[in-house]
Amino acid sequence: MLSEEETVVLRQQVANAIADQLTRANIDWASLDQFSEPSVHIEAEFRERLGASSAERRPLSGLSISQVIDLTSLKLARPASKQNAIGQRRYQRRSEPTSGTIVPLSRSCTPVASHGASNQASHDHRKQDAMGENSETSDREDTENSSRMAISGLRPSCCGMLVVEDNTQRQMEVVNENFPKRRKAEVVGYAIKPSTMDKLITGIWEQLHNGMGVDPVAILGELMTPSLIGDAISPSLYLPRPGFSVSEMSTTSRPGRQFNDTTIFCRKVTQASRTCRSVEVIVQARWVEHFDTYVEHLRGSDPKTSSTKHRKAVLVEASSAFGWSEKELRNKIAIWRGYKEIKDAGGWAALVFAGMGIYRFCKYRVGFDTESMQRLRNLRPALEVAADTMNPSWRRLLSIVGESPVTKYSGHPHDWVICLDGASPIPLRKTYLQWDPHFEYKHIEDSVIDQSIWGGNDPRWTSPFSQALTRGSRLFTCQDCANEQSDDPKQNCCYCFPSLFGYATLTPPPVQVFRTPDGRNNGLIALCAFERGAAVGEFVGLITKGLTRRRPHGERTGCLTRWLLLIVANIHLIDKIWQGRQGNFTRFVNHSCNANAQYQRFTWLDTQRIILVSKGIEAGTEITVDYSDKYWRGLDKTCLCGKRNCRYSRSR
Ligand SMILES: C[S@@+](CC[C@H](N)C(=O)[O-])C[C@H]1O[C@@H](n2cnc3c(N)ncnc32)[C@H](O)[C@@H]1O
Repeated sequence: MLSEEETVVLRQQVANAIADQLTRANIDWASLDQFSEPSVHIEAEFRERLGASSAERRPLSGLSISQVIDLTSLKLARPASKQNAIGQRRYQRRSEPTSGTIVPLSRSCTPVASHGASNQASHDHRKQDAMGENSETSDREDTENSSRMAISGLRPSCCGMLVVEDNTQRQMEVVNENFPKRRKAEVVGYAIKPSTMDKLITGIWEQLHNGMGVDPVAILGELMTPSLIGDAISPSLYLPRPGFSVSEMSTTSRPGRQFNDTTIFCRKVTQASRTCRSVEVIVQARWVEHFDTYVEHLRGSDPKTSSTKHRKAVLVEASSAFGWSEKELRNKIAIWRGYKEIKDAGGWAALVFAGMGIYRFCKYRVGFDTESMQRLRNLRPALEVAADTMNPSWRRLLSIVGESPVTKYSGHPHDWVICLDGASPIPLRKTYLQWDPHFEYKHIEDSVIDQSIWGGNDPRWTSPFSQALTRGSRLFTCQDCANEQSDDPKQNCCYCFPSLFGYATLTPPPVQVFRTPDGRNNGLIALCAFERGAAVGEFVGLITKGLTRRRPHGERTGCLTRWLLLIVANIHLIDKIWQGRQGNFTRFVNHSCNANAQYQRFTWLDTQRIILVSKGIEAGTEITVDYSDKYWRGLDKTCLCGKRNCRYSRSR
């Protein structure tokens, strides 16, 4: 006889198995979209055979199952489509013991060859897929993929976690347990979603970080290059004619050159068009201000006439000047008034960098509530810091509407600590002076080798014969995806962390240093979302060994604590990457007992790196890692992460 608990467990297991089978069944899930909350009600009972006849069965009491299965959630949890499975194939599991390291998932995932397979094989797979061929192999692989995906899309890779051996210093360790097991909901079909303040804000941050400036002077100058325009519009000039001679063949590289030139030209035009769009919205916002002022003026000079009449008179005058009907102009003013309100709350930077999304936002006026506008108001200084430090010439546009073009925030974007309540940004240095009057911080993009220790050698270098295998082509092979790596984008096939490696241009990651309101001094905030597996940045600093000489500085910085300015990894010869005086934004990442990022190692070309990888970071949230027990053990400090599952809070 089963105990009550055993009965409950058994019932649940069988119900889960049924639900699991449903996810694997070949069901046309899209057809369920017409129902609001489709579900299946399953009634089942356990029976035992009575005699020799298989038909004679008696129900077992207490072992009946009555279960309602929600098909909406089941639909989202079902195995990935074939297309997705192929896209994921490059991250196949290796046979080595797993560590739980996040396998990179780029923001723009490009399918490449599977681990250990050639590009050709991958290409063939994709081709087969596109043709809808359903071979046994691909079915099996899909099944394998789906079981991997069922554990959340975070799959183990071959990389070991950073193991910290040095017991004399306080260190961070990468702990990879407790990954959230959520998966992003798939969009089935095309859903029109209303514009929201979130989308608008994300759009502004993206535009600010995409590397396309808005300098009106530079753009107009470049667009006037006459030869480009002439060539760009007549590509057929360079098409090889039938029976073309060898000498003509030598000119066939001209289309290549032509293509490159046209690409540059096209980029400039796109950039110019965006700049013009920015000019358009700021001028329209300003026009609304002048419109209101004029109406007010008329009211002042003729108070007997009602405001409505004055307004109408101005409208008639303007619609004739624009050449539009009064109704048309009224509709436009409604949208332009939205631009003005965004400018009033978020400042001119919000308007200049809002991009195309702003039109929809203002047309449908979703998100103009007081709370959303307050959010925008709080963001204003942060937007201006980003605009001034990353696109210093943006303020030139403001001259068009009679505003001062003088930059307010200079230096590196992370020289400023922004406040979430909209207060003025604080110079970074100022936020550490109370612990260290000599505090200086140099922002660097790549680690610096401590020459006094390593001489001319880079201790991160790994022997090509040990791990990063060289091939005949002399390109290095990625240990994660097995594709060839190169700094030359044309040759590179490894897209593991495309925002960091293998691309020609790097754009600054959308993060800012912010003032924590709860005593942790500064922290790092994500301005846009980083999907699970995407790199936020590389952990860079001074690559050194032993920190005895530097301890006094660290100790005096109090909240920076002695050893958190460094991460220690026993990767080959690297001893320490010290971020006390130079480094990048990763230095501001705080600890959380429920972290949304982690550090892991990655070898690019022949050099080992430590990367801050997202475990699923939402826009507008603090980026945190779990410093681990090694850091907290014996530390006279309480954790202020504020999570429900906090392990190191004194109040526990
Ligand atoms: C790498 S720094 C992070 C940035 C730091 N908050 C700052 O302002 O420079 C690590 C230090 O931040 C503080 N810190 C980080 N996470 C914390 C937490 N959860 N609770 C309390 N203090 C924390 C500690 O003082 C720690 O030594």
